Amino acid sequence: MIDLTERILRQVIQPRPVESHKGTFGRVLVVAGNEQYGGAGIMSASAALFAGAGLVTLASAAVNRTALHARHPEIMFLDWTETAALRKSIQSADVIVVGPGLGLDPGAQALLRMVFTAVNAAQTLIVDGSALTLVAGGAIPFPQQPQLILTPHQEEWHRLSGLTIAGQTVRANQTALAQLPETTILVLKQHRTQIYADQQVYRNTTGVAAMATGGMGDTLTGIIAAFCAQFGQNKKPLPATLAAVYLHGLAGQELAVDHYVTLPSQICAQLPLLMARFSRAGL
Ligand SMILES: NC(=O)C1=CN([C@@H]2O[C@H](COP(=O)(O)OP(=O)(O)OC[C@H]3O[C@@H](n4cnc5c(N)ncnc54)[C@H](O)[C@@H]3O)[C@@H](O)[C@H]2O)[C@@H](O)CC1
Ligand SMILES: Nc1ncnc2c1ncn2[C@@H]1O[C@H](COP(=O)(O)OP(=O)(O)O)[C@@H](O)[C@H]1O
Ligand SMILES: [Mg+2]
Repeated sequence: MIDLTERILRQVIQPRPVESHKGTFGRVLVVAGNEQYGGAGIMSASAALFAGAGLVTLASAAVNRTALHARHPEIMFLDWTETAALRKSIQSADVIVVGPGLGLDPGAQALLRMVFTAVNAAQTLIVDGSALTLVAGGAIPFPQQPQLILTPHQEEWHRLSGLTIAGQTVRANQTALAQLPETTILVLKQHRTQIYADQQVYRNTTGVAAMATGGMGDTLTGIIAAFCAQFGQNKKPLPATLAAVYLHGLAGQELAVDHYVTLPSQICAQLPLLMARFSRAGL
């Protein structure tokens, strides 16, 4: 087990090239947030925006449009029932997040099937929340995607792998992961989140109980997405994922010095400050 340190942030977060534009920093599409869980989609997309993705689109239930734009007009919105437009948006994305607040109803199942069918091999696909629970149900398999990142918490991993939380040992997790597409990255969220990839296991060393608030994992998906979009070039999503997990926890623990609880939106606001700090660290 390799403990993550600040070094991963210095390695991954680069000063922005002067000759650049929004296209340089990647397109993220978040497919998330039904009528009940609209906040999940908004939190995931906001996190992608604050973590530096060049262009962010949220595909969500139509009812979430005004809430998103009242909060972040920078984020584009797509009604996810507009299938042709959604398919086009999937095709033009570099990174796709699917699952936060998707729900489990037949509409969510159809949407997930559609996303899994429409993604192409060059894209990074991050699967979280309800999408993981739907896959665990058995009817919708993961696509054979070279860059597939799963972000279950322990109960979602229980559903997916069949391993009880007490049974989620490193060896058992590796055996279960071997049943999934070969290059899958598993971000197994908990107090000290573990990341499984390339036969290796990493342990996050940041994050505190002040972060135990609904939406905190939805927020992590957006940070991972933005980091893969900006810093995951050459089809290498692992360092970007490790840095995103570390930064998410670091933002929470720094806020927790004088906040009893840290809200996902407060974490988002910290991200540009922390990224500036670590992009300069190597200069
Ligand atoms: N504001 C929103 O719109 C929110 C929407 N959410 C969405 O709601 C859907 C259901 O997700 P939930 O996770 O709430 O429900 P789940 O039923 O999938 O899992 C929650 C259960 O897992 C248990 N658990 C065990 N170990 C855990 C661990 N290490 N971390 C977290 N939980 C652990 C919890 O006690 C809880 O009973 C997802 O699609 C999710 O993205 C949640 O993110 C909450 C906030
Ligand atoms: N006690 C804790 N210590 C460290 N990190 C925590 C703690 N509680 C929650 N987190 C982090 O918050 C996130 C919670 O994810 P998740 O349960 O999927 O939230 P949600 O689905 O509500 O958005 C994970 O990244 C987890 O590591
Ligand atoms: Mg979650």
